[in-house]
Amino acid sequence: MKHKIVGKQKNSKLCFVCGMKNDLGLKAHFYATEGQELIALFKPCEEHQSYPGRLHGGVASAVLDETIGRAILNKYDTEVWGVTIELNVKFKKPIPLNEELKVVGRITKENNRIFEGTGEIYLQNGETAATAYGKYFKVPLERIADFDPEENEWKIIEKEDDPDEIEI
Ligand SMILES: CCCCC/C=C\C/C=C\C/C=C\C/C=C\CCCC(=O)SCCNC(=O)CCNC(=O)[C@H](O)C(C)(C)COP(=O)(O)OP(=O)(O)OC[C@H]1O[C@@H](n2cnc3c(N)ncnc32)[C@H](O)[C@@H]1OP(=O)(O)O
Repeated sequence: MKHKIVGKQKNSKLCFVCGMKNDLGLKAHFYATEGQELIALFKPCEEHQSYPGRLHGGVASAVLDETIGRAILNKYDTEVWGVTIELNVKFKKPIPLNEELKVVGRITKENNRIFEGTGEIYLQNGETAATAYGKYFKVPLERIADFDPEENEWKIIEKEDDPDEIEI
């Protein structure tokens, strides 16, 4: 299925998943789809392994967590932020290193203080390697941390190969 991309989300400086200056991190890029889903693209490397050649389950969980947690940002013009209060992950296939992976997340339920969502990691052959359910508590940004957007380099990073559509 082809997903039309309608926008790109911001990256940060040091977040493990989206920090562009975190040399040990995943440097994932996040694309909003026409269908109000969010797709993360990332390529894990040797430092992200558990058993040799296999992505660590905790790292897979981290990217699923952030993709679901960021999907809420697609829904509103003003930024709504959440902290994870529950994450359930099912690991269905070994996830290889050194190849681009696609992660899809979406919001499935929301009230004034909690939102919930689901997500999946897809292998290059289209197989679903992991699935997740996450629950998040809405917290104003100033209660999460003392964020300075400039210091945290919270901005859209445009790449030459940013896709117009993503096939999964
Ligand atoms: C502009 C600059 C931006 C720079 C950005 C830089 C980096 C960007 C990075 C990411 C990009 C954006 C988005 C990513 C989104 C997600 C990705 C990952 C997010 C995380 O990686 S985030 C770390 C892990 N996460 C935590 O660090 C949470 C720790 N936690 C707490 O901070 C507190 O727990 C809190 C605040 C949740 C509540 O605390 P509180 O003091 O406000 O309220 P209280 O304790 O009274 O709880 C109120 C009611 O929630 C119920 N409740 C509490 N915990 C529950 C649980 N686990 N399950 C079920 N119910 C729960 C209570 O039972 C009570 O329910 P009731 O009212 O019915 O009694």
